[in-house]
Amino acid sequence: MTLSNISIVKESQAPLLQVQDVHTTFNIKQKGTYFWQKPDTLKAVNGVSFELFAGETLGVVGESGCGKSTLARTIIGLVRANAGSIKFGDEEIVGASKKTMRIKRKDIQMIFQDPLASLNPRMTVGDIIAEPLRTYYPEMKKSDVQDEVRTMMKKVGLLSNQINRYPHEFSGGQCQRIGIARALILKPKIIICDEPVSALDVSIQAQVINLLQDIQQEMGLALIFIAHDLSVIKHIADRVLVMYLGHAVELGINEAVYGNPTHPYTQALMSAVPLPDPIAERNKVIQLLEGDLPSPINPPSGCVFRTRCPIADSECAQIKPVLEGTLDHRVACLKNKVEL
Ligand SMILES: Nc1ncnc2c1ncn2[C@@H]1O[C@H](COP(=O)(O)OP(=O)(O)OP(=O)(O)O)[C@@H](O)[C@H]1O
Repeated sequence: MTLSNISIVKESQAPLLQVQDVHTTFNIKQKGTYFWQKPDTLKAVNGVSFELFAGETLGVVGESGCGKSTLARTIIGLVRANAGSIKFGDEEIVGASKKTMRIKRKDIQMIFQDPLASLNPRMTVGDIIAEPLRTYYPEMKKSDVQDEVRTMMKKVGLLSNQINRYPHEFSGGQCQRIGIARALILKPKIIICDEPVSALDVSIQAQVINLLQDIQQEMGLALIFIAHDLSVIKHIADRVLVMYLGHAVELGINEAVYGNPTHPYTQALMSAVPLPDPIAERNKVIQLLEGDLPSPINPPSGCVFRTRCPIADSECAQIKPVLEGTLDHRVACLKNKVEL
């Protein structure tokens, strides 16, 4: 999908996935507490909303611990949301029965960060890729399963004669291709890629990203692509969601978020992205974030970024900003707003 036609698509098309005010918390027992003491509540995802359209790539960025993986795991049903709504088409996923979740999981698959760790070392590559097919279609003939697996292996750039090998016999990049083949075998509509290339050598990263993009085009997939590397997101994403301490602070098309970052947190993040022009790169000012990331157990009142924000005032401690703006660009800030 090209960037320029995103708005047109958004106006004419219902979202494939609609995430509305989702909260996911974990109960944490601090060291040294007694068994009768109540656990603390860690707010990993704190009221996040966004939508995902068919065929698009939504990049999710934010510093470590801001809740990117928990958001992904909530969408796929690996952890339960405490509140909010996640609609896949017309179907509500939050609070859905195991049976409904099982059906939906066929359409939403995930690729994980550490390719080798995410593959069962005792299974052959063929069995790893075939496993989802066998689970969802137990009546499928063995030879048909094998054919599907071989086709998928070819599609992701693996040799089909490697079907009986074990994960440890493959490089990191090849293991990620196995993970991609496994995620694709059920022909899902959405793939959530959680830092899929950050454990790989730089030279291999581009190959895996290009593979994902080719497959996305061919199969019309929507991707949610989580990454630390802002240059990767700039390259791959149609739209970008910026998260801070469990909150969505900015959401917009790539051109808007990278070209006109508006939330002070996004501005600080984007100031670290290398510029192609060497003179501009030499002269640019990187905005360093001061202070530590607050604890998600006890987040600041009002705007969660205010304790590190260069433009926050007393109002920011009182009022919690929500995402506001246009379809193409929304920002959750009381001071910096998107021009309407
Ligand atoms: N299973 C869990 N139990 C308790 N706390 C958790 C659990 N999973 C995540 N957390 C906490 O939730 C918060 C968000 O973590 P999460 O892994 O979602 O962030 P992230 O943005 O994906 O970080 P990273 O980029 O380092 O993977 C963190 O404070 C983390 O310690």
